[in-house]
Amino acid sequence: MWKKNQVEFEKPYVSAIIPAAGSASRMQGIDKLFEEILDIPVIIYTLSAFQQSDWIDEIVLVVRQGDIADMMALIKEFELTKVKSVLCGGSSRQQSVLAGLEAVSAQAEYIAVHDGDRPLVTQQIIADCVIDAVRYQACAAAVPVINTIKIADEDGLVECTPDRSKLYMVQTPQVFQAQLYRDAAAAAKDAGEDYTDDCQMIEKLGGRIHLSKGDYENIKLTTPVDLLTVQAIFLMREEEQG
Ligand SMILES: Nc1ccn([C@@H]2O[C@H](COP(=O)(O)OP(=O)(O)OP(=O)(O)O)[C@@H](O)[C@H]2O)c(=O)n1
Ligand SMILES: C[C@](O)(CO)[C@H](O)COP(=O)(O)O
Repeated sequence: MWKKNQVEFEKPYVSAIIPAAGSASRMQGIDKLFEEILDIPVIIYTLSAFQQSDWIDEIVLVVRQGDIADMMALIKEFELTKVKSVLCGGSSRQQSVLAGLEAVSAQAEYIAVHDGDRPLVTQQIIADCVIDAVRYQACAAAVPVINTIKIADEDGLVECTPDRSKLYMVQTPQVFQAQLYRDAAAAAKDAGEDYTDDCQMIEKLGGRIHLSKGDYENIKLTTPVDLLTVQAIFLMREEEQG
């Protein structure tokens, strides 16, 4: 039995889909998932976080066709025994995730989706997101927006400034009750919808998403400056651990 806030429940079977099949086009030539930090490739940090988590039972990794052999070699080298499938992604993040969904075990009760290029995810965030998914059926890690956000037209003229107190930067993991996710994914596929995150497939069906506590350090490696930030955080954590 597992307990949070004095609520006991059976730990569910959780499958993690790790989309890592993107082209890193905003990284100006850096192959971000294989970029090494302290001699370890970025993708290994991400996979290791899920390998280490008691809340995760299996991992489905989705990669570029040309990366399959290298990824398989890394999985063996780093003994990532929870990785049950390594398969090819699609032309969008959603298509890659849905390709991974095909390989998720039928016994999976919850499905966690986490970007392969978010290597700083913590055990606490993974645990909190799974527990919140059990409670709310759908959740995503998020942090409050810290800049003022404006909506502008195609000429760059501001149309409005949303109330910042209601704005969040959504991260991953995004975790869902498995059948809910499967139904939403099928509906999105049928409708030809392609969303930038997984939650929107559930929102489209009227489902509510709970925002779980993320972390400003749970950075998505998108542009070269993100790599410098992630490297600095890893070095800081290394020093803290002594
Ligand atoms: N067709 C795609 C596109 C993205 N991803 C993955 O989804 C995560 C988030 O995507 P993003 O940060 O946008 O990575 P890229 O798509 O590689 O970057 P860009 O958009 O700059 O090309 C990454 O781990 C990426 O590898 C994927 O599996 N398949
Ligand atoms: C899923 C995501 O990380 C949530 O913030 C984000 O939407 C991915 O966007 P990207 O353009 O595929 O990096």
